[in-house]
Amino acid sequence: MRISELYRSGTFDLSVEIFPPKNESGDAELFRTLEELIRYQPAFVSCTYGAGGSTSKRTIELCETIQNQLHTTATAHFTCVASTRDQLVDWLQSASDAGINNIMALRGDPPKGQETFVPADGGLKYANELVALIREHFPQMGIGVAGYPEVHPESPDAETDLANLKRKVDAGANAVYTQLFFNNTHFHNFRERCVQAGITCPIIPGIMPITEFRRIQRISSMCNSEFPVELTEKLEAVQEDLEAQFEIGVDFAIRQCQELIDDGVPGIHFYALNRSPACKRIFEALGFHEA
Ligand SMILES: NC(=O)C1=CN([C@@H]2O[C@H](COP(=O)(O)OP(=O)(O)OC[C@H]3O[C@@H](n4cnc5c(N)ncnc54)[C@H](O)[C@@H]3O)[C@@H](O)[C@H]2O)C=CC1
Ligand SMILES: Nc1nc(=O)c2c([nH]1)NC[C@@H]1CN(c3ccc(C(=O)N[C@@H](CCC(=O)O)C(=O)O)cc3)CN21
Repeated sequence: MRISELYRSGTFDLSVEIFPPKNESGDAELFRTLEELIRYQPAFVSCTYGAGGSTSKRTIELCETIQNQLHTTATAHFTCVASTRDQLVDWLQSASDAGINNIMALRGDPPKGQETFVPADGGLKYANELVALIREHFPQMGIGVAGYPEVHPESPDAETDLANLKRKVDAGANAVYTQLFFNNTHFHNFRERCVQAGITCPIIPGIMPITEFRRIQRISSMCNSEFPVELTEKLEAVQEDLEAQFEIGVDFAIRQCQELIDDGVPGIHFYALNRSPACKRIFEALGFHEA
């Protein structure tokens, strides 16, 4: 299945995002998670790409395993970080040779310790250039790109950011996956502004269940997403009780997702980050059941 074929009217497509583990115990946790979550028949599982291309090979290998052993469509994340145009084309070729038909095309975060993104010599500066490169060499590839309901942190303003999103879609992206958010009003306004700007492809909300108080800081600094005071306070009140935090986080995510579904979104992309219990609970509560 390609991203270009998903989100037709009358269908609802779940997708799940994972990352390449750093060690063997991480591998074990990931495969337990995948086994649990693919029972819900996600349209695809996407696998992230490490800074500096450190995990580009791992990303392809994991996508191959997901497709060949777990019989689930995989989407490989792919960034411009530290790669020349030729290296990007080589990498895309190996992904294509491995049977991968979907790419999440991103510029990428600046490597750890760097404040700003510096393109490689002979490399690409923005994700729209990567989308164009993919379309030029692999016209059949399904392509997803990132969108920012609360505006990308490096963008001077919302209009500029939206114009840049439009460049990515005009270059050939098939769907937009949003940065994670907790306040649906941001998504609602973003979707409206996209339509006004002439962005007509599906816009899929990206949701991350926050089930631990200690993760809030890290996630908000990475993503710049508004974190509801109400949720922070509830989690903080039970800081010593991991189980209670889990219940609060799951409950919040269920309500957030249900509201999005009621609002007619054609799918939801879950930042599962190699863990299944929260997603499993959320899927069941939303009425998605194991096959
Ligand atoms: N699921 C994931 O792995 C996700 C990763 N990210 C990360 O977020 C970061 C940004 O990546 P993308 O959104 O793909 O980057 P992007 O290239 O679309 O945008 C990056 C910044 O440059 C600006 N910009 C974009 N195109 C431009 C152009 N042609 N001219 C001038 N300015 C332009 C944008 O407004 C934005 O501020 C990356 O670090 C990406 O890895 C974000 C969301 C999801
Ligand atoms: N700017 C940005 N870069 C990204 O890579 C990114 C986003 N935004 N937004 C959407 C998702 C969310 N991503 C995330 C979010 C959190 C962790 C994280 O906390 N990682 C921990 C390990 C997590 C764990 O073991 O559960 C880490 O230490 O790397 C990683 C990727 C990747 N994506």
